[in-house]
Amino acid sequence: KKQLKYGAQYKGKREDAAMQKWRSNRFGQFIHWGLYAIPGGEWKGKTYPYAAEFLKSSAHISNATWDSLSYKFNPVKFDPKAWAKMAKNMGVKYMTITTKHHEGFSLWPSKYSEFNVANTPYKKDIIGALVKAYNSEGIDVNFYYSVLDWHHPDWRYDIQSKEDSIAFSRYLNFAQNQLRELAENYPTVKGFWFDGTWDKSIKKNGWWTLKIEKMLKEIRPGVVVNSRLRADDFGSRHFDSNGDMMGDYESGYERRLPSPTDTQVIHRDWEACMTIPENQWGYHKKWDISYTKTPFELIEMLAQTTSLGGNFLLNFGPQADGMIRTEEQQIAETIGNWMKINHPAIYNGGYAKGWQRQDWGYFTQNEKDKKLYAIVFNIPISGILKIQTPEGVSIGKASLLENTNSKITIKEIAKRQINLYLPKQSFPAPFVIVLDTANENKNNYIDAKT
Ligand SMILES: C[C@@H]1N[C@@H](c2nc3ccccc3[nH]2)[C@H](O)[C@@H]1O
Repeated sequence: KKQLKYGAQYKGKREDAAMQKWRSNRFGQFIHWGLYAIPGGEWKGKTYPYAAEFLKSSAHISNATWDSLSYKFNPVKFDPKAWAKMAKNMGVKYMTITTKHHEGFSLWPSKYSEFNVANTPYKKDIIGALVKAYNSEGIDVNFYYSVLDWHHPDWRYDIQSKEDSIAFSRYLNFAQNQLRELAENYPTVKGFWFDGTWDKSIKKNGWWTLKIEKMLKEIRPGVVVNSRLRADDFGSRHFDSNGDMMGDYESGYERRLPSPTDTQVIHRDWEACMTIPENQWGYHKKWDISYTKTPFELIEMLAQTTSLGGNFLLNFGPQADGMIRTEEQQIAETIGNWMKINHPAIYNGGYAKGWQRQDWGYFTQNEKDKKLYAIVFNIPISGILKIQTPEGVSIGKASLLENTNSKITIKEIAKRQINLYLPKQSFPAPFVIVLDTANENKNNYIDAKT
């Protein structure tokens, strides 16, 4: 074990109320909104297939030209209440908003940078309006903050000279000031989601990342900080040089999930963030320039994430005029209709210890009602769901969540092996079965000798 000054500050999961709330939320809405929404992946008549929030680099646009987009930022149709209503109906319990993405443009009237929403035709504080609207819908708000900053003259990718270190320490102070401002001015903020911390300049300044984590937790006790902020004494990120996770949850699952059998992740809090297109976080004018995931695919990701004790953060990229594109509205509505019936399998849901993952879907254990839920995506031709029960546990009753009078037949076929006979009906969408379990140590079975 190395002696670390800037490594993990604690081991195991935080069990305070704020973290338990963060964990129980399970389903969140990511929002990527900034100047990149104006060109929307197109520049001088050319469409770029890469992530729309990266257009500045894919189209080799100068800082001056890109920054002048701020004079065009005027989302006249922006209605934060409508966004919050849509999110509420979709069933998210939290939202994470880009306060400043790599482009360096701040969506709040920051005292520390002119390059912000106050100096645009729109003028108003977008972060403040979103926090108010989402909180009034009972949705927690977290702030995404990119440490990487293409606009700020003192940003450095690496520290290779005295000038670099002098400039970069100015940058680190600037970022610290902005983060303090966000934590102080928006007191209901529940978490900080750091991005853009992979460059050598940050890896060589792990001390700063711990300082930021401590500062935010001092200003806002209970606030939740992602592992992606953190680098230790030796530049190790997310996990310190002793292998201990830094920050409050592991945030390495970006556009990918752990495999359904990767039970390593259940030992810590973690979150997967996901785009609906293959790789577009900001608004791209051509929605179908890449594959866009269907609601059922997204619901399965939410179920798989919950079954492994993680949170699922689904991304939306609002248009420059402030409207959410219709394709995203429709997906939000479909997911919301599913959540209205099936949310008991998700909210407060987590890993169902000892319940073998099956091909037909996912188990989640609700830590509030202690019930076991089976979320079914693949119905076997036999119509029989095979279940392997943990030692000493049997299934008393099974019923469809959407119709608890629908008693489902179950039959024990061998030691710890159950057949669950699905009712003869169509299942047009993924569905949930509630399983009442009971402890039982009857054992009528003899193992084979081989
Ligand atoms: C959460 C996601 N992380 C950002 C990002 N920055 C990258 C730099 C290099 C390669 C991939 C990246 N994704 C994306 O723009 C989005 O904000």
